[in-house]
Amino acid sequence: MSASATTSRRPVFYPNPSPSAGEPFLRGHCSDLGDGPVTVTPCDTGGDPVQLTAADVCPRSEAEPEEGVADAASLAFLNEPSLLDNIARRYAHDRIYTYVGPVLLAVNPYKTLAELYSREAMDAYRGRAIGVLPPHVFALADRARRMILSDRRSQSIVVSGESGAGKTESCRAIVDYLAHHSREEAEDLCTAMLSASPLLEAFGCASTLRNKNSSRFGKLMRIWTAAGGASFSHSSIETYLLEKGRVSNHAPGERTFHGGDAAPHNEASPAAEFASVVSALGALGASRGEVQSAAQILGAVLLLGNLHFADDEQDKAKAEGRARDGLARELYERLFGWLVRRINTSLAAPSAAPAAGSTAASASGSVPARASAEEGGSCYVGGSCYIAILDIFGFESLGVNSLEQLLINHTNESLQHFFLDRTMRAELAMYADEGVPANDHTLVARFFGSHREHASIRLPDVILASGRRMPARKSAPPDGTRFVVAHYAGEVEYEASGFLSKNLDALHPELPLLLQTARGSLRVRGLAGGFSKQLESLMATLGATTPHYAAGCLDLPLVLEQLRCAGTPQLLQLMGRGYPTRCEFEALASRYRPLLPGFSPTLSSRDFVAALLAALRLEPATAAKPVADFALGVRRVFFSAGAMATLDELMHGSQADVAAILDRVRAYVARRRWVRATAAVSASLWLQRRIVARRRLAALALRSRALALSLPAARRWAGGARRRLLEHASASTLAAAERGRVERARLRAARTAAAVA
Ligand SMILES: Nc1ncnc2c1ncn2[C@@H]1O[C@H](COP(=O)(O)OP(=O)(O)OP(=O)(O)O)[C@@H](O)[C@H]1O
Repeated sequence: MSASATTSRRPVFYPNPSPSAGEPFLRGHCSDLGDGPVTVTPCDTGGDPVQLTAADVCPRSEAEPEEGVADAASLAFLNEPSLLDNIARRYAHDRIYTYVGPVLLAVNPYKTLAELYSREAMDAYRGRAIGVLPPHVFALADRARRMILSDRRSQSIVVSGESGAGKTESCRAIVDYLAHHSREEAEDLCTAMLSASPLLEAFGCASTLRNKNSSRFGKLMRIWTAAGGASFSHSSIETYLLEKGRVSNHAPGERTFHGGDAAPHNEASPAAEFASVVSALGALGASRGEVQSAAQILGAVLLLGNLHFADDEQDKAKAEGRARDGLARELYERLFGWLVRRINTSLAAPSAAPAAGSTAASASGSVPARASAEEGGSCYVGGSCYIAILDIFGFESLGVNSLEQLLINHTNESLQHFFLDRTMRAELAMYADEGVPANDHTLVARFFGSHREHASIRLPDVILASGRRMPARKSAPPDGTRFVVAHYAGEVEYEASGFLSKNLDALHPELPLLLQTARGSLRVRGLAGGFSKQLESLMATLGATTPHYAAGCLDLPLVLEQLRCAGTPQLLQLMGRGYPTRCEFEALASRYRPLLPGFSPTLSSRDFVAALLAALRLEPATAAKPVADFALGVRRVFFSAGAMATLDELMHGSQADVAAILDRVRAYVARRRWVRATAAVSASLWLQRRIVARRRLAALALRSRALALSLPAARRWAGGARRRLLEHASASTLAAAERGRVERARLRAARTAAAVA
């Protein structure tokens, strides 16, 4: 990189000494960013300069647009403070969505943004590639829709984030979007899908300190294509880890599931809510008897809650209380499992479900037995492709963390590995598509290696699989029931007491018998074991798809923490080893052309960018040297970390600097034109020589060919000539002999005459 890349007053972010009072990072300027201590002059507060180490400060660009950029990958510096600053800028303009590389980040707006989710918006995003319109969950849904229809390959949209971050809202928007664009071909399916949500909400959501409508279970909805693959035909739902303990216990200020809660959780009265649940069950095809049975079980759960034991014998009362709670939990879990199966039956053949309100009479009146698979298992296997929408609980670190948190965090750990694995593969594929050399094969190989190792470990080795187990913190009590696991998102301290009983989740010995006589068998299984199987099947389901990611963030001040939990900085770190900043030629050209007034506009965007970068003496990547300042791809330019900021800095320098750059670009273009022109002349001369040479060669070949063609005739002529020569020679010889004979005869006659005379 050119020496001029560094300036004497570098804009930086530095950590806020009192982050609780405001933003985690502040803006400042420092003289240089060497290895030693740096002096930062704050620009927001105007306070005294502060002494920091180079590791504390992060470079900052002053040229980012006020309203932020849609894709954080095009930020000049891809560090945490810049990422956060960009999200905050966008949030201030009600732009709650931002792309961070392959991830769509959503920050909870805590207000209704009706236009954002209007029918017009749904229509606008149809068929538009990612990046054409502002970031949106519709863009993600549409990409999945287009890809499943074109590639005939299953897709998944993984929505993660902590409680209250907006996962359910995002999933609802995705389902609404898909339903909106499938309504013509699959009206019944759309109606069935949309009527399933309020039921799951009623039985699986509860009011918590963070969220008045918190989903207390994980959910995977699959929308399947018809056999031909051209439209959607049915859907299915799988649920994970219902927090059934909430039936008997919940934190102060929280409540039990809406379904078992007498208090209203929205504007409607409890009676109206109950009526709407009954109506929704009818819409899904539940018989009158089934609805009645479900209501009875719910009533039984509520009654169990009112059951108190005299505390004359303390231990006995406690044991009875545990048995009561266990029974209530089991009944509720069964009820929820039945509900999910009922929803699945309706989603499997949506047209078979009767219209809302027409609850059919049924003689059975019983809640069907548990599904053959695990709780909430889907009925469908194989066949056509699907779009899977996963609404999964985010990473948790509470005041006291127990088995549930360990399982949740283990799930997140697995999803995180899956996410990084797929993302890195997609990165490498994009480098290959663009013809850009990937520059850190070893890192990628190491990453994939560790992933394979991770994938081979299963529950109940969950503690080891979830990260490194570490000694408990000093604060741990002397009984040693606490341990710490170093997860990817941070260390979490777990309370081990109660793990075993929670894992066994055993009922009082008499209760299984009682329930058995009531309705079918009751299976007691280990919670972790059952969950392990579900997780395995979830990972297999996702593994068979092309994934798309959405991460929800709860609140702006907490975004950084949540980004870390979503693994985004890890992704940025991995991307940072290559060329983390990418910019389309067109975007870069339109950004910098106006800064070079008078510059020839006839140059294509790609040539303009190439000219600019070369004029600024940034180093291009080559096959021999893949690590450089930038690499030119087919559609975009890839920058190494900070290289685009250097470019930006140079382009936004003083007028004299820009004029100098313009001169250099002009000189570069002139030089290139000269080089090209001379190359063209040499090429045409070479071509001319070649043409002449070819012509000569052709003439020669023609003659040779003619010669070759006339050879037999020549041979025949030569044979004749020889024959003629021979004949001629023979005739001459004969004539000479004759002449000799005549002469000799004449001589003899003369001699004879002379002798006579
Ligand atoms: N895109 C959004 N537009 C408007 N409001 C939103 C949006 N996302 C979230 N909210 C608000 O935040 C609340 C919590 O969102 P949501 O229930 O989707 O969170 P969640 O991540 O699913 O939480 P949990 O894991 O507890 O179920 C919503 O009830 C809604 O008021």
